[in-house]
Amino acid sequence: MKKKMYILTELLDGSFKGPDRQEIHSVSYDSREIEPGDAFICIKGEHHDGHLFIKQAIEAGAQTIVGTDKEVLDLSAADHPHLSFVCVKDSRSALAVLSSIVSGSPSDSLHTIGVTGTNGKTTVATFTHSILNSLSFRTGSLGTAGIWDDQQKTDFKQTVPTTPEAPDIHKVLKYFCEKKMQGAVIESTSIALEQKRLETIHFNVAIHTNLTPEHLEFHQTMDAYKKAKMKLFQQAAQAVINADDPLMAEDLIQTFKGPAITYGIRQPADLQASHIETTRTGTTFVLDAFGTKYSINAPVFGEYNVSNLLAAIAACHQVGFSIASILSVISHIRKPEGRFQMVEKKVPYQIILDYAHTPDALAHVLESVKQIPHRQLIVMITGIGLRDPNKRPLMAKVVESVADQIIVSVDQPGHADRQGVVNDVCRGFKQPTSPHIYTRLHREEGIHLALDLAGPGDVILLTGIGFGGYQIVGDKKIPYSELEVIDYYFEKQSLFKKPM
Ligand SMILES: CC(=O)N[C@H]1[C@@H](OP(=O)(O)OP(=O)(O)OC[C@H]2O[C@@H](n3ccc(=O)[nH]c3=O)[C@H](O)[C@@H]2O)O[C@H](CO)[C@@H](O)[C@@H]1O[C@H](C)C(=O)N[C@@H](C)C(=O)N[C@H](CCC(=O)O)C(=O)O
Ligand SMILES: Nc1ncnc2c1ncn2[C@@H]1O[C@H](COP(=O)(O)OP(=O)(O)OP(=O)(O)O)[C@@H](O)[C@H]1O
Repeated sequence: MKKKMYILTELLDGSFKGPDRQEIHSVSYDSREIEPGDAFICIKGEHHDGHLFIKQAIEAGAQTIVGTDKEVLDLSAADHPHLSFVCVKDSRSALAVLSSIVSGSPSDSLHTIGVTGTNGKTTVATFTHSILNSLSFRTGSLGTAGIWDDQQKTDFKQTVPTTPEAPDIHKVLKYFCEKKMQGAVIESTSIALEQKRLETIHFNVAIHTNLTPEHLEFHQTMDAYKKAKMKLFQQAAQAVINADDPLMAEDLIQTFKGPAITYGIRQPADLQASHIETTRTGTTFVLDAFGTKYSINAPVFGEYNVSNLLAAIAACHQVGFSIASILSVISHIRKPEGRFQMVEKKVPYQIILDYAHTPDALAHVLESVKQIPHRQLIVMITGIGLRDPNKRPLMAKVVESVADQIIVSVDQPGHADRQGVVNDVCRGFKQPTSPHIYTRLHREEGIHLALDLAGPGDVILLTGIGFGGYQIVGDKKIPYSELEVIDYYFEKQSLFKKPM
């Protein structure tokens, strides 16, 4: 491989020790991942200070060390005069800059579309990815549903739940460029925006879905959460804004400088849906796009998914496609796994999986599930060990008057006490001792109970973060598959029924 020298003083602002030119093969924020010729960026994290691992990084072959602690950097520099040390104001910013440069600034050669919002990012990203590829605009995507090229999910390792760290983002974008892709859809979480993972990307389009309380364990206040999301629009040329969102739409409309398209169901908007009706195969509605009306029949369920579809249509229009051509491909749009996913089983009741793990998402999915004719509605909700505990009782509040049978369980416990999480959720019920409320400490047990309770004509809705392929228990990622848990239930049943 051709070696590439970088003039560090041209790339970073800061004080320098050692050679100002350095070869950089790759960039990493983790000393355990360093290979010879890499740059190591010291991040002060929740548990460790990356500066403590400089020695380990140098032993592994790091040639460039970037951090914010001048004293520590100067001490190491004195011992390693042939290595480069840079003291910067902000390590995460330096991580983004170097990661992009070392990968050849791939985002400059791609049409980039960022999606932010509390709920709907994965769905909007998947719809946008699907429409653009159907229109032969070869596009990849990065987000909770994994890293996709234009055809399929790739093998890229995902070390962060949704928006990868800067070095990984740029490696993926470089790969997209090598595969001659034209676009990339990037789910842009508030945490990633706050941690500057996306800092160097000039987005062609930024999409807003909505803002409701979430991740307050990280941002602390709604204002800080909103500010983090607004950052995406400060680095974008065009915007797609959800006019129905009371918390962020007005600010975006007022402050966004470039061309913007609004979409909505309740408020007047450039793309507006009305006459929404659920059918057996999806939803029909009337789309008014810039004054022209279209009759739409889309294979998606739930009013909020109509909203998500409008966001994707608006973004694809901003990429350059006409509304008519976009509408010509939506009849076979791809939907993300675990979002209003109907499980195919030969049983006289219906099983739906949904990722709803915020009170707002749960309210929306319940509203849509209620439209399906049913006898009993059996709903499993969960408290998430790793997330804001204040959200837990709100999940109970949302479901109590809607479902006939409610099961409360635990998702992604991390280090949280399972019983404590369940108790937190149950505090939200008006009648926690109701015989229709059950608690199970493990998600698998909750699912099996829901299936035990189901009879002909019932609908089971299993909500929570059961679809990422793992559960975080303590510090460990334990492989987990929702479909396997369901399959196991039916396998057990068929064994039980077999004649001896
Ligand atoms: C809570 C949080 O912000 N975690 C992030 C944080 O980890 P941390 O603060 O625990 O790091 P730390 O263990 O204190 O270590 C500090 C630094 O020392 C380094 N280190 C550590 C040990 C060692 O031996 N050598 C070494 O170099 C670490 O790599 C790190 O750079 O810094 C790491 C490095 O930047 C991140 O990868 C990590 O994201 C983890 C993977 C994560 O799960 N983040 C979640 C909260 C997240 O980002 N979620 C959002 C939103 C998801 C959603 O909306 O659903 C997302 O975009 O996925
Ligand atoms: N536009 C929307 N408004 C409200 N709720 C929604 C919307 N879109 C999806 N949801 C609900 O939120 C759940 C998660 O959807 P999706 O995965 O698309 O959101 P997300 O923002 O990517 O979430 P995460 O970042 O946690 O992956 C869905 O299963 C559904 O219950």
